[in-house]
Amino acid sequence: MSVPIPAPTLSRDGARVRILDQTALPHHRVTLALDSLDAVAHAIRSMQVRGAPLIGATAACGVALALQTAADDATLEHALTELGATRPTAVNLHWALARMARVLRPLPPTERLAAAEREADAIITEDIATNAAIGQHGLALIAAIAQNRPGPVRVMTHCNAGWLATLGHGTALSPVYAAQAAGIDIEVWVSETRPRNQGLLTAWELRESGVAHRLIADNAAGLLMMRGEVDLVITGADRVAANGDTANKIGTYLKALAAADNGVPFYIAAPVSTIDFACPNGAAIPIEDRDGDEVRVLHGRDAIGATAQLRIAPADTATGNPAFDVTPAARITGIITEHGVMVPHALATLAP
Ligand SMILES: CSC[C@@H](O)[C@@H](O)C(=O)COP(=O)(O)O
Repeated sequence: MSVPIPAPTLSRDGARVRILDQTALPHHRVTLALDSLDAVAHAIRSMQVRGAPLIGATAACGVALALQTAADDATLEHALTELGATRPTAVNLHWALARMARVLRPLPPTERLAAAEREADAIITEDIATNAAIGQHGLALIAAIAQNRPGPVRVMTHCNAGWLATLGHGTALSPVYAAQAAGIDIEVWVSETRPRNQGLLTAWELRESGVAHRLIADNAAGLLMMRGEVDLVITGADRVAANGDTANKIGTYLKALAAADNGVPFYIAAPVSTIDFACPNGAAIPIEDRDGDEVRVLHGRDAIGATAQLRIAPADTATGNPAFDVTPAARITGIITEHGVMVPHALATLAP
């Protein structure tokens, strides 16, 4: 028995793609119906949908949507280019678009729409299965810890790599849900993940699923590891280079450093679609820079529940806002893929 997923993150419904608007969470549960290529590109860019696998699947649906009006070469190429320019780091976006291009380019226009819908559906279905396999491989790691010590297994995670970021149970959180379903006592340290606070999404989805968790400020992670209050760290990934260097949400690297310094195992959970075999190492991974207002302005809700913004730094404060960092392979204990837990330098064996 698996933990139920409380709401679909993405569904294809005829001429529309329905998404759960993640910019409204954790305060409001809003579903948006996207009916054009531009709406899909905006949803990815503005992070209404986010998380590497979900971005990829949404882009695939966006291609299918674009072909509803016309399926000539120019329309197809325009859709691939527009969607490909939305976010640079998560390789699943480019993986999904390359997969769509490979299937659609050789076809006559009359056959493209049906083929695009089939391929988008296949990407969605495969992600659900991939998440489940990652969950089972990660479960074995958690179960081994549970056998050797009393009390809950304490997992630390960063950003959101749960069901909100995928089509299934997530990547980093899939082992947590599998452990919950297996009756293992588990507790998750959820780091806030400034500046976009995806940790709030993680806290929300864990609460929806009844998983014990504690929200912490990002800066608390090192102390908790030093005190022996973390059994393992599991995060997701946006792009894993061929040598195992891994880009994930900004702040992941600091957690890996603290984990290494304190002997805490540090795992990345990611499907093979997140491995960029053409990218030799972390230095070659493009890192997204985002708007400075993400650092200067907090988003939340006011006393009567309305969405509210709070400016915490003047609008002319200079900022730096890299959205991802790179954890060197040497700091990663293992990469939990759908094919098993790999040491980073063995990834090449998974290359297509
Ligand atoms: C399964 S999602 C893995 C990663 O995509 C996740 O950890 C992450 O960094 C998401 O970044 P985001 O900027 O919110 O799209």
